[in-house]
This record gives sequence, C-alpha cells and structure tokens, in this order.
Amino acid sequence: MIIVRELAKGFAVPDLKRRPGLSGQDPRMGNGVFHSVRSVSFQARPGEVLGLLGPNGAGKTTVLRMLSGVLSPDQGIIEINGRNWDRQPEKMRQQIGFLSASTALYERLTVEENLEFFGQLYGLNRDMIRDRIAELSQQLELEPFLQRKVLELSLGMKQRASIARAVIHKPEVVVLDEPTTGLDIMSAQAVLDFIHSQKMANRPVIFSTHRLEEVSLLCDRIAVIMYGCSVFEGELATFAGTRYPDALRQAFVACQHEASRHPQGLSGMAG
Ligand SMILES: Nc1ncnc2c1ncn2[C@@H]1O[C@H](COP(=O)(O)OP(=O)(O)OP(=O)(O)O)[C@@H](O)[C@H]1O
Repeated sequence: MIIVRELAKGFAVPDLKRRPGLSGQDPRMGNGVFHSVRSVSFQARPGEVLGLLGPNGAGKTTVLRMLSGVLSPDQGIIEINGRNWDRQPEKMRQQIGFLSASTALYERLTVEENLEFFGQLYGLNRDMIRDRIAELSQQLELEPFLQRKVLELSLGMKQRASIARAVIHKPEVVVLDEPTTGLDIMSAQAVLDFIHSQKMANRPVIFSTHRLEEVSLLCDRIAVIMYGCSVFEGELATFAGTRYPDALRQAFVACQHEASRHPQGLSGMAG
C-alpha cells in the first residue's frame, strides 16, 4: 500500500513574471519560488490502480518524480507498506518502479542487454535477471525484439522495453507518467494490459494520463490535481458515477471550472 500525504514542492525561479504558460491567476507564484505542488494526497492499496488526472502543468509529473525519489519533497509524507521513505531516496528507488519520458535505454545495446544492465544496477543476480526478463517479455510482449538494438525499435517497442527496465527489480509499487502518450493502438493496449497484470499481481499502480477512456477502463481510484493541489481523491464511481467515460469527462470539466474560480483556496474533496 502506498500513502501520500500533503506533498509539496517548490522551485526557485528568479523571474516568475516571464515564465511562459502560467495564467495570471496561478496561485503558485511566490517570492522567487514557484510552488509547483502545494498539497497533494492520495493512496493506493494492493491491487488498486490509481489514475492521476489534471490539466497541463497541474503538477502531476512533479508528484510522480517525488514518489520515485528523483525529487525530494519540501513537505509531506510518502509511506509504502507502513514505512516512510521520503527522506531516503536511494531506498525509495528500490520500492518503486518509475517510468517517465526521461526513462532512457542504451540505444546501441539490445533490449535484453539493457534489461541485464539495469537488473545488475539494482543488485539482482544472474538467475533473478533471467527469470525477470522471461516474465516481463511475456507480460509486455517483448520476445519478438529482445535481441534487437534499441535504436532499431519503433516508439511502441521502446516504450514497452522502457517499462520493463523500470520494473526489472520487481518493485512494490509501479508509477507510470503518461505511459501511453504517442503510442499506436496496439502498443497502448500492451501497456494497458501490463497495468492490468500488475493489478492482478496485487501491486498498486499509479499512472498519470490525459486519456479518460484509460481511466474508466483501468482505475479503481483517481486523484485530481489542479494548481498543485489535490481537489478530489477517492473512488472513480464517487467522482463520476458509473456512466464512463462521458460522465467522467463532465465531472472533470466541472471540477476544472470550479478550481479556476477560486484557485487560491483549493481544498481536497475525499470520496
Ligand atoms: N524544475 C522546475 N523548475 C521550475 N518549475 C518547474 C520545474 N519542474 C516543473 N515546474 C513547473 O511546475 C508546474 C507543474 O509541472 P508538471 O510537469 O509537474 O505538470 P504536469 O501536471 O505533469 O503537466 P503535463 O500534463 O503538461 O505533463 C509547471 O508549471 C512546470 O513548469
């Protein structure tokens, strides 16, 4: 189980007024600091899939980077299976499998060589790496291109190989930042099937997406983030009823309108 409570993260930014893409009413601008994430909370139990939703720039990637140990939070708690890891980024990396747009593979190595390399980095022995590659090859349909160099792969193949890299160490929690963005239908489906397989294996999965069909297909819970605050956290059905994905779209748009009306005073709504 992963519990995230009141995470916050700000970045020192010398000239906030000149930052592109920020609306004049964005309450996150401070004195030389942009408070990218102000207060985000959610949880996912074993076998639950949690969708992280929010408009561009809401703070989703920043939250996920804190979960992965890439960024340390200014405030808040990240607890995995009863232990608080947020001040131990090295240990956190062992607990979490994190995929983001910057999860890189060595282009001149084959997929299998990449997985062996990253498996060794995580301290897995030869047998463990072999078993894990076999398991992930099946889950992510990697067999046809395991022996191919990464530079020869399509975007969809690369993404599946990157996911395998991210979870080679069999983490407790899987965290995926927009895992299907830019993928064709078959590759996106392979990624969604993988998320489902993690759910079946009783592992919590947290993923961010702008695709509401994916949310309605896969998610048990959602966390909606606006201006760096979670404005809803709870079961999908509580947020949007059961008529997906139309009702979900309507609920999300209504939530965004409401948040834009008083962005300073956002407070969470638990479901
Ligand atoms: N290192 C940083 N320094 C300054 N500002 C940052 C930094 N990282 C993120 N931000 C800002 O924090 C805000 C939230 O960014 P983030 O990438 O977390 O949003 P997001 O919800 O993932 O957006 P998208 O859906 O477009 O991917 C943005 O305004 C972004 O420019």
